[in-house]
Amino acid sequence: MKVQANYIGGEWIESSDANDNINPSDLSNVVGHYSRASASQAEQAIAAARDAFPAWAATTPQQRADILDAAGNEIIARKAELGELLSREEGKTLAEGIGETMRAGQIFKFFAGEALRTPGEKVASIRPGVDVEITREPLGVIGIITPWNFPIAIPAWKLAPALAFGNCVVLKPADLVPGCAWAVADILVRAGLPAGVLNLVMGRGSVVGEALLSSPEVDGISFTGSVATGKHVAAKCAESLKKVQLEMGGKNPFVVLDDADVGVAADAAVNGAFFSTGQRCTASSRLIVTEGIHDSFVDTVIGKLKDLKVDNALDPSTHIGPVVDQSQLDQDLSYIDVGQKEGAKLAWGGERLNRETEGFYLQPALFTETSNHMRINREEIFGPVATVLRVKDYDEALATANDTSFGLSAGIATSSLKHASHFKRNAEAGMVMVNLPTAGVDYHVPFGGRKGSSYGSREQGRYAVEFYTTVKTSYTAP
Ligand SMILES: NC(=O)C1=CN([C@@H]2O[C@H](COP(=O)(O)OP(=O)(O)OC[C@H]3O[C@@H](n4cnc5c(N)ncnc54)[C@H](OP(=O)(O)O)[C@@H]3O)[C@@H](O)[C@H]2O)C=CC1
Ligand SMILES: O=C(O)CCC(=O)C(=O)O
Repeated sequence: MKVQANYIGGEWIESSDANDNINPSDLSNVVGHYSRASASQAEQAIAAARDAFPAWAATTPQQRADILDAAGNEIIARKAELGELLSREEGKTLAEGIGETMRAGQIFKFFAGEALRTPGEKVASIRPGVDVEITREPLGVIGIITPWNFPIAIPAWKLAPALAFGNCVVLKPADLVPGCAWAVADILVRAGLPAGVLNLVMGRGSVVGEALLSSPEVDGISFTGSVATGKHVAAKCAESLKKVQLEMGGKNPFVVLDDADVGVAADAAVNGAFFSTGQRCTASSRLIVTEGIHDSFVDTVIGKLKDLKVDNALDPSTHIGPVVDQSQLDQDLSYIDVGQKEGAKLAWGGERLNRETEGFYLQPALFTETSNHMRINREEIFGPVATVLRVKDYDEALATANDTSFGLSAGIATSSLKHASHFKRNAEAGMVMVNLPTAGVDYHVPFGGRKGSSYGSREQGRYAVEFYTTVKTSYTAP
């Protein structure tokens, strides 16, 4: 099988090392082989981006918009094929893979429009006869480090604004899922990006990621991944005064009040907690339920879990694909063990499953009778595992929801406008959902959180301009 190369300074360049991209639904199925860049190749990529920057920064918004729009069109046109690639390398279902691919295409098209709308301001001076203008300029060379759980959408929502606003990029996708990033790079290159503007360096975080963090030629790092790596990224960026943006974990609460429609609440909880195999930073991992509805909510959720088919991600009847790899599966199973040892009741699931193809299959697990100090309610598990917390009333639900070191997404199921409005104002989270799952967001509005979930300015939508540009204030006495 061909080894897919890295893209550095306008050339596809192989490395001496390559990974085996294995399908988590079928361990005998190799999705492809992808070069692993060395640290010196990462440095070449950074140098190429630096060299390309002045010319790319001087292109017109129309030139950049045309390339991004063409890339978005191709991604959308190939959504079935790329969605299948995504499902094969990451394990989310085919429908989820195609949906995520569509989202990536729409993101490129959205930022094609944003290139044309790069904002600026003219402000009255305090001095007579002086004009004051506030303009935005590209930041420079951006290092993009992405995780495995959204292999096409996350690279898209970092690449598209970076390129739209005139930056050059070095992209390092997660070593587990290089295939979608490779495909996006190939599409962008064929859409007309000049040499050096986009560089793809697949490989390990400890090698390629570190090279990006250490280089004085990188002006900014946009990172999504774990809290531990995110803190390391921020510390390294502080040393060299790089601009940094981090999106990290979540322990997202979904509050269910007595006045909720139990069917709506259970659907949102099952979707939010277990779809995409629970491997979303926005997953509803803590279901906080008031006493009056607790038992019927738990019964309804378990009824729905019984109907979910956990199987090969490519089987169209599958609802939940496999866990991404052995190490994530071990982490999920170890938390299921921890929860039981902490005294929580494993009300449903948690079993390792065997299917026709050998893969990392895990039955979604629901814990009840949990308390918020348990590790299963404090630490991000990142798998198909959710807990139920029984609370007395709305006030206790809100306090429990906010009692976490994370603050990404928070949801509430209620028919009360009063409680929904209060929750929207008082949930300590960057995103709040009413009668909707905590996961699954729109592509054209800001994405991000508070506390330990995010650091730096928001991603996505019009707010992405903040990270990918630097502000200049000009004074003119005509
Ligand atoms: N919030 C989110 O969206 C996500 C959260 N997670 C959480 O993180 C846990 C571990 O997953 P994992 O994939 O290991 O997450 P990491 O945070 O380790 O990985 C995220 C990205 O950072 C890279 N990276 C790792 N180490 C460094 C480094 N020293 N310098 C620069 N880049 C680095 C990784 O490279 P490499 O390819 O080598 O891994 C990957 O591209 C999960 O169980 C989950 O809890 C994971 C993914 C997404
Ligand atoms: O919930 C979503 O739509 C996005 C989630 C996400 O970005 C993540 O899990 O990293």
